[in-house]
Amino acid sequence: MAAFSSAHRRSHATTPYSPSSRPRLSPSDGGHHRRVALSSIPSRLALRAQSSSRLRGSRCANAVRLHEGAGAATIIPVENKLPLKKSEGSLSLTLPKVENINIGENESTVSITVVGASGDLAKRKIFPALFALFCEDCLPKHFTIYGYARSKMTDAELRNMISKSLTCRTHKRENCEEKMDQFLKRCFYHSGHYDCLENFAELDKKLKLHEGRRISNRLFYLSIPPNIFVDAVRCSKSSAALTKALKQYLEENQIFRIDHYLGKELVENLSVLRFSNLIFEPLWSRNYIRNVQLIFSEDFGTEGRGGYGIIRDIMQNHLLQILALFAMETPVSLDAEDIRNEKVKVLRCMKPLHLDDVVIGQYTSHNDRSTTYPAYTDDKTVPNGSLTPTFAAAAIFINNARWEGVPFLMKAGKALQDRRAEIRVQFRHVPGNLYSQKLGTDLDQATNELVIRVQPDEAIYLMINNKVPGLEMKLDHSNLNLHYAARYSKEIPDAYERLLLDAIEGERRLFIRSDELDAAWAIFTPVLKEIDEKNIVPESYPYGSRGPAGAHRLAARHNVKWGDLSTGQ
Ligand SMILES: NC(=O)C1=CN([C@@H]2O[C@H](COP(=O)(O)OP(=O)(O)OC[C@H]3O[C@@H](n4cnc5c(N)ncnc54)[C@H](OP(=O)(O)O)[C@@H]3O)[C@@H](O)[C@H]2O)C=CC1
Ligand SMILES: O=C1O[C@H](COP(=O)(O)O)[C@@H](O)[C@H](O)[C@H]1O
Repeated sequence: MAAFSSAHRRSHATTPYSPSSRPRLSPSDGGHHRRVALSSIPSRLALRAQSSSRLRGSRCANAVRLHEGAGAATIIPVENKLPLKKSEGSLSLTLPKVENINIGENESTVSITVVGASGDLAKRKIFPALFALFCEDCLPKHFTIYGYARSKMTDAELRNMISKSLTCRTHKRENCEEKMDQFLKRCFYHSGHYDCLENFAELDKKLKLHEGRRISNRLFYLSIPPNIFVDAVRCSKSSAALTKALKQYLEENQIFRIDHYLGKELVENLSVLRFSNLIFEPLWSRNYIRNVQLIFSEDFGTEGRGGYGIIRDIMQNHLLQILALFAMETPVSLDAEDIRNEKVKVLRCMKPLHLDDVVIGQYTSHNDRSTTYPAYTDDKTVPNGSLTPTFAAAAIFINNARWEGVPFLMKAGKALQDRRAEIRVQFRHVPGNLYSQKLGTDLDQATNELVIRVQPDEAIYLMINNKVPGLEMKLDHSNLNLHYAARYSKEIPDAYERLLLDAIEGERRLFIRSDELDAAWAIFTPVLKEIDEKNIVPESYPYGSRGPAGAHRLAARHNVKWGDLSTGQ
């Protein structure tokens, strides 16, 4: 989860945060706007507050221009719902030595604080994404990055920790070491509790020292478990509770809810494919599409991250977001509000899921010659006899004129045969097909299928029927393939890079609005409740397999064959 705060000018003139001067972040607050962001599941929250004029800029080569930070600056404590404790220690600080403190008043700066910096997401994704933005000149000239967490760490230890996960873009290999050094010098660490006002006040002082007299903008990336944000976030109501809690302090337009799948290249490309190619949009309905499949699989287990289970972890957020983009009507424009209006509409047309629409599974251990792969319940973080699903398949229906009767099948699983995320669109059979005899009896074999492979090895391909060259009339199935690695030499940016940059620039198109989130939970809450209340036992499947047989039965009930299994592609 990430949080952004911006908009303070001349930080020495600002008011430190205190319960009595608690920031009510509203457009009228000190004459500036601030924004905050939340993730699609409560576990990913991005808070952003920024200056009255939106941060503008094109991508990238130092194009991010930050201007007009105005009014008082306040650090947004990430735990602003919980009572703030007085820290026990004294407030004495060793402030970092910062050069060039006397800077022109018109210069801007951005301070990014990664809250939960000692954690897995911060190490693996957030710091590397920030480094990639730095290498692409997407960060402003003046910026500072702070890691914040309870663990005790020096700046040097933080730098050492993150340096292990930084990588250079293949086309920017030269000067990589130098770039890493420059980047790491801008990274600092402050240890503190998530609910302690004084610890945040200490951080505020350090940030101000770096910001000097520049116009400053602040981003807090809340890369911590959701239960640190509000008291009750573990049940299905948690999302609403989280939104309610945050709205005590922040306006909706200050909230950026992150779902990193929306930052993936091919998910961004979905709308381009649909709305900029005449050949697709006319086919995009129940008239031509037989079913749509959204498939996520990972070839590794939960590895200490048992947590919420696959429905909340992958389906209710990542796959549903993709589905909303896939199925929405044409937005009025590409503006964030227009796109999000359409997403909300289509989500609200989806029928809430019940047990009948869903199959759940859990992986068991598997011996493969010399290797033993563990069961989900072998994980030390998992309670004995846990019924948490690590696999789920679901059939969703959209009750509107465009999609009535079309099954949208989702499946998601951990510890499966391979790692992939893809959208498969299976078209209807050709009526009165002249070539039906040549195509054989299994018309599914000859169905046109559009595959959008989100990862790995990004591609968009369309399966068509064609004649085998030669004198005889023999038909074949082939792919028209846009294979990204072959078409573009440029490396595809990580989703977090795009989203961080959007957050820095104040672009909300890829973030989730609260009504979208409500609509998304309304689809999954009934079935999540039923699974919990009825203690539904997940079907077992061996680690490394294709998942439980129930997924095939579910698909068969809707006359569907999973495309990833039937074609092997
Ligand atoms: N890891 C991933 O790939 C992904 C994670 N996410 C979400 O991002 C967030 C961060 O994920 P991740 O980095 O894996 O999380 P971690 O469990 O690694 O937690 C991050 C940090 O938060 C602090 N922390 C952990 N548990 C507690 C607790 N109970 N009370 C107080 N502090 C705690 C720890 O820092 P310290 O003890 O130093 O304070 C820890 O290093 C989560 O909400 C997760 O669901 C989303 C997408 C992918
Ligand atoms: O949000 C999550 O996503 C990751 C998968 O993300 P990817 O970008 O590597 O595909 C998943 O492993 C994790 O369980 C989930 O919380």
